[in-house]
Amino acid sequence: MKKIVLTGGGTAGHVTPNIALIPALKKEGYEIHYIGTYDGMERSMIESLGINYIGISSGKLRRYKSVKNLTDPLRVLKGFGESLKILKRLKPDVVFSKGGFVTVPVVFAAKTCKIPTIIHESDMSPGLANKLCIPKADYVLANFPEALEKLPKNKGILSGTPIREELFEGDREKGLRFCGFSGDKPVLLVVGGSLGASAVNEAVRNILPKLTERFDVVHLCGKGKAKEEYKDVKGYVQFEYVSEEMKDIFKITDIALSRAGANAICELLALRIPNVLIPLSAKASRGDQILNADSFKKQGFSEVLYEEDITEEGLLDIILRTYENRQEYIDNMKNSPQKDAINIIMELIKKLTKSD
Ligand SMILES: CC(=O)N[C@H]1[C@@H](OP(=O)(O)OP(=O)(O)OC[C@H]2O[C@@H](n3ccc(=O)[nH]c3=O)[C@H](O)[C@@H]2O)O[C@H](CO)[C@@H](O)[C@@H]1O
Repeated sequence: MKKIVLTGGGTAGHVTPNIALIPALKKEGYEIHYIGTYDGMERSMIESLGINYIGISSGKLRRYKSVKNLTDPLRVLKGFGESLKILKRLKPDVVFSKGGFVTVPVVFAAKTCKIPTIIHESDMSPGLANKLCIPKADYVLANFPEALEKLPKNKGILSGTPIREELFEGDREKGLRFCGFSGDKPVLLVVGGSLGASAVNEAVRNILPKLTERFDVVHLCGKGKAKEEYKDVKGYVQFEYVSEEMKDIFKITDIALSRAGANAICELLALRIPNVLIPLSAKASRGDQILNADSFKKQGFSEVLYEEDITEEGLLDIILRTYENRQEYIDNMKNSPQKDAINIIMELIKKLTKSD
């Protein structure tokens, strides 16, 4: 039987593209296994789909100083040993890696076992985990043309990003019911990335009375970031993280205020939702969200507000302006050429599959 191992984790952005591939893999008759960390957020996301999940030990790859930098290499080594054992037992035809630090031992073990490996990079430049994995991979898929330029010529393929099909099948009534909204006001979705974003959360909560005059506001605020004092604010609802309800929330969204994670913005584009992006600052990252956001603004899909420039009036103004001009953004998004990522990736997976 055809077999594939998927891997990726740490944040939802390293898991949802894998999830997007699962229906197509099932349709083609693949037996699917997933390797993630023992206790990362990928575990429940994958187990809830009934996919065989195997946890391994993993260490974070940090660019900054921490005492854990001394113990984490040992965990990565342990993860490598565990991955070797798992791959030797499962003997998959292909390993597909979506990035995140857990994937490093898996991809290295796949190379040792001579199992063909594909990795996918969502951002403009490869993350640290993917950087380490590129020499071991057979193919590297890119979401952005800009990333392709930085990849070895014989390995890089422009695929775009796989988006979960279910996101296109949201139900308005269910979305309104879930949020407790009447449907009379336009809906503003605030989403701070899969882990939440304190800067975005605070800025929005500071102008809530003004926002709720115009919009019903649904706020995906990140784990541990819901605040009791906002529980009863009329026209405002907060969720720390939503899973299957995401599609219904997108369905009722008239405008989004979002971090500029690669998957989030590709979903907004595919669903043609006008948006204002607040990219994660270069101080807290390698700056890819800024590049993502600038590129989307240049193409007329988004407005951008940099974290350092947030003021109460400025934030309200850019949200209102973008909402007033929403049709312009929707038209630009409709005219954007989009890659059929799921099919491109499936063709490559099938090419690398030997057994049947
Ligand atoms: C802090 C950080 O390192 N961020 C990175 C991370 O972002 P992050 O993990 O936030 O990823 P994205 O914004 O790309 O994707 C978030 C995903 O989670 C889903 N979602 C979100 C909230 C929720 O309640 N429910 C839900 O299902 C979204 O629909 C989307 O599919 O990976 C991205 C892709 O490599 C990068 O571009 C980001 O820079």
